[in-house]
Amino acid sequence: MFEMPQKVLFKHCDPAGIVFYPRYFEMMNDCVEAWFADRLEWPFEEIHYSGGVPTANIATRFAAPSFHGDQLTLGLRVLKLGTTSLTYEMTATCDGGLRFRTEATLVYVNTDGRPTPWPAPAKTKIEFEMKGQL
Ligand SMILES: CC(C)(COP(=O)(O)OP(=O)(O)OC[C@H]1O[C@@H](n2cnc3c(N)ncnc32)[C@H](O)[C@@H]1OP(=O)(O)O)[C@@H](O)C(=O)NCCC(=O)NCCSC(=O)c1cc(O)c2ccccc2c1O
Repeated sequence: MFEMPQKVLFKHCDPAGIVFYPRYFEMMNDCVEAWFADRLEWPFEEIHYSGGVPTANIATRFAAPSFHGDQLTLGLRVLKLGTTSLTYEMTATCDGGLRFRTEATLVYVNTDGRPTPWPAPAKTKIEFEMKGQL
């Protein structure tokens, strides 16, 4: 599993002092961006020369609120690699307690926005990652 620490900052919180859910979606995207850069060595700024990886589907369970100052750990695990798509699970935990679990599917698209097979180097690295070899 790929892990990313994320402290809950003032900018993430609503007037009730808990994380406002759109900020969670930004944290999720930050974790996906870090995973592409660190594990696949294919950062978004390079992906965008040839296309992009928009999210086709996402479902999230918010299990417990997070508060300003909480030290979250976001964990990403690939569940399924398709021809053009990738489905991952992501969790956020704090002191062992679950804050959210999400399952999302990204699709690799070309510059016209159409689904395109994953390039071979990325596919190989994702397959290694799924076997726990990266
Ligand atoms: C995403 C689409 C381009 C898919 O096109 P289409 O619907 O025509 O897909 P196909 O039927 O050809 O299937 C291709 C492939 O996708 C899988 N799939 C499609 N729909 C789903 C679904 N609902 N759930 C799960 N899987 C799905 C399908 O099984 C096929 O898989 P294979 O592996 O077998 O090939 C099109 O739908 C589209 O453009 N949707 C809108 C996307 C969007 O606007 N998303 C929200 C905002 S954008 C966004 O979130 C985002 C944008 C970026 O530029 C990013 C860049 C970098 C990182 C993240 C980004 C990001 O999150």
